[in-house]
Amino acid sequence: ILSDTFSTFENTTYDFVIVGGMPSFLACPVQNATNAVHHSNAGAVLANRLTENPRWKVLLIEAGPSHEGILDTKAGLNNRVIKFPRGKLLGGCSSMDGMFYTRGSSSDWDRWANVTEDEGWSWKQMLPYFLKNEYWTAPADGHNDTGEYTSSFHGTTGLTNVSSYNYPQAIDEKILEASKELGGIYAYDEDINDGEVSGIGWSHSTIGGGERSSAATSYLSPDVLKRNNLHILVGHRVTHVVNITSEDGLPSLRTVRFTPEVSIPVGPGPVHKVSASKEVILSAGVVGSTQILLLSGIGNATELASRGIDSLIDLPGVGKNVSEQAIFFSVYALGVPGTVAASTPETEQAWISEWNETRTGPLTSIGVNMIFWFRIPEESPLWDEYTDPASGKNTPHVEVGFDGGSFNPTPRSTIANAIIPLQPESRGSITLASSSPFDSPLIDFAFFDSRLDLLTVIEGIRSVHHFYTTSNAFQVYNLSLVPDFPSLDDDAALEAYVRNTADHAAHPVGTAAMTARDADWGVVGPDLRLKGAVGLRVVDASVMVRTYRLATLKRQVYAIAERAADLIKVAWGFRN
Ligand SMILES: Cc1cc2nc3c(=O)[nH]c(=O)nc-3n(C[C@H](O)[C@H](O)[C@H](O)COP(=O)(O)OP(=O)(O)OC[C@H]3O[C@@H](n4cnc5c(N)ncnc54)[C@H](O)[C@@H]3O)c2cc1C
Repeated sequence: ILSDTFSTFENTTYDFVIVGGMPSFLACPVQNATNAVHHSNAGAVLANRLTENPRWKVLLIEAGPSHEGILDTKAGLNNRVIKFPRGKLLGGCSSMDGMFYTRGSSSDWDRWANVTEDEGWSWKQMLPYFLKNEYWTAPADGHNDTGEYTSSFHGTTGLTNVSSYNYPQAIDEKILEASKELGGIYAYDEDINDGEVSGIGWSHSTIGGGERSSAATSYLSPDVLKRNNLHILVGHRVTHVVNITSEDGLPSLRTVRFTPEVSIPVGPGPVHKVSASKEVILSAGVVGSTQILLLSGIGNATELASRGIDSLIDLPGVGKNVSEQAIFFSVYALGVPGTVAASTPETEQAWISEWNETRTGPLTSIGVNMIFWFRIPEESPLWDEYTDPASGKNTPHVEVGFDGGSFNPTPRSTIANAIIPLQPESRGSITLASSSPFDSPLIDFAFFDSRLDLLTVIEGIRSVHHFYTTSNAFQVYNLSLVPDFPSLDDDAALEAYVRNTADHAAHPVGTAAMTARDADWGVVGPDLRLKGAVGLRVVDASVMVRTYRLATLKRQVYAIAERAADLIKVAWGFRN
């Protein structure tokens, strides 16, 4: 049952209350920015998996569809204020997720297993959860995808559709030719998701049959929504977890307080409470879960006191340790006009018609067909000054997405390269502006606090430049960096340019870091239970500990939530 009115559910007793889920039911062209679907992975996965037990009743509370964007200041970006979007749902769809599918390297997961002292988080034990989540599908353009993925690393029975590229770009063939010519760090990688991440390979995306495959379409499909034991309350924001009793001397956090989202812009509305007999699970994301914990008095006691909030559990790690990747674009102009097709309003209309009729065409593409991952060489002087932040030799420092611009909304004759430092060392924070749940929190990702992050971007700029300028394949385009781009020999100008133009990559993690049960830092234990309490788990991207983070995030969150569902089922005596 799905409702936006709490009275529908008021008299039900729930085993589990999940916070954060945002189901959305509209199919959207994947390239239409105003019509894209964003979804909370973790909440939807848990809602699905826990209601597989028909005896458990589950309530999912979702704040969508009206989240406000948040403005924050970034000193490392020359004091620019940049917008950090969250799951804002307008008319059922919001412009959010890029649909890139990446899992990260095996050593990232193994390092996480070490830190948490739980082998269950190792690559070997998490790979089955990736496969459980995945349903590999044929690409929308019907091309033969043999050699673009290694089948043994992909699932064929899971819930979320995944495919290789769905529509070709003019530069694809050139990239493959240049990769063959240059080899080395540019060598072809058959599968970017086999745990050994290096070289240039085809991007994988969460698309099937030309449509976005979301948590809504996969984990909250119409069949799942028919389950009598799953109730979904949309349009309500959880503000606090509440301690009503204690157990074994610890606060028992099995009750949440919430209010209709519509009341938020105009002030407090009616306040409701609901309890879970077994557990409350926070899946409200890095910003949402952090805000709820802090408002509830769970965080640094001194800082909370300064906001007038009584401490419930003094857990200084909440909201700290946040790690976000910067994204920077190096852009090249083509010296040969028209070599890469540009879009016009007319061509765009034709693309929309094609997608509406057959779910094929440019709108089935995520815009980046090939990705390049590389490690800064061992002999780089950078390593004289900095410790390598990567978890192992199969873990890259930089990701580059090649965007040929052949079907972007604005006419272009450029190639843009999205450069992301994958292992940022800088650590920021999410703190409360006030004790009011209606105030947006303060977000500081502390970009480029560690200079290594900035220098890593510059390594990316230079490696891309080498690729284009030394390969024969790209000579036909007569490429040059766009006019305002500084000389690659001028380090100071390059640094300033990166600081002035970089943005966030929308992949923050770490505000409720998972550490070993007895560690004296961190927020949740390896079973995702909040330290110092009973009855509450956090299951979303916030539990990922900084450098144990990988590339794009969604798939990791799906896999984490799949394992969390199993841990919860076992803890409460249910096996499929
Ligand atoms: C613009 C953008 C592009 C991205 N592109 C990619 C990509 O291409 N590939 C990829 O893998 N990842 C991508 N990501 C990242 C990925 O989408 C997220 O990291 C991932 O969805 C995190 O999942 P989550 O469950 O932790 O939280 P979220 O997805 O943030 O979900 C949190 C949910 O909780 C709800 N919520 C929040 N607060 C409350 C509250 N107080 N009460 C009730 N409900 C609440 C929100 O409405 C939301 O539905 C992108 C993210 C963004 C923003």
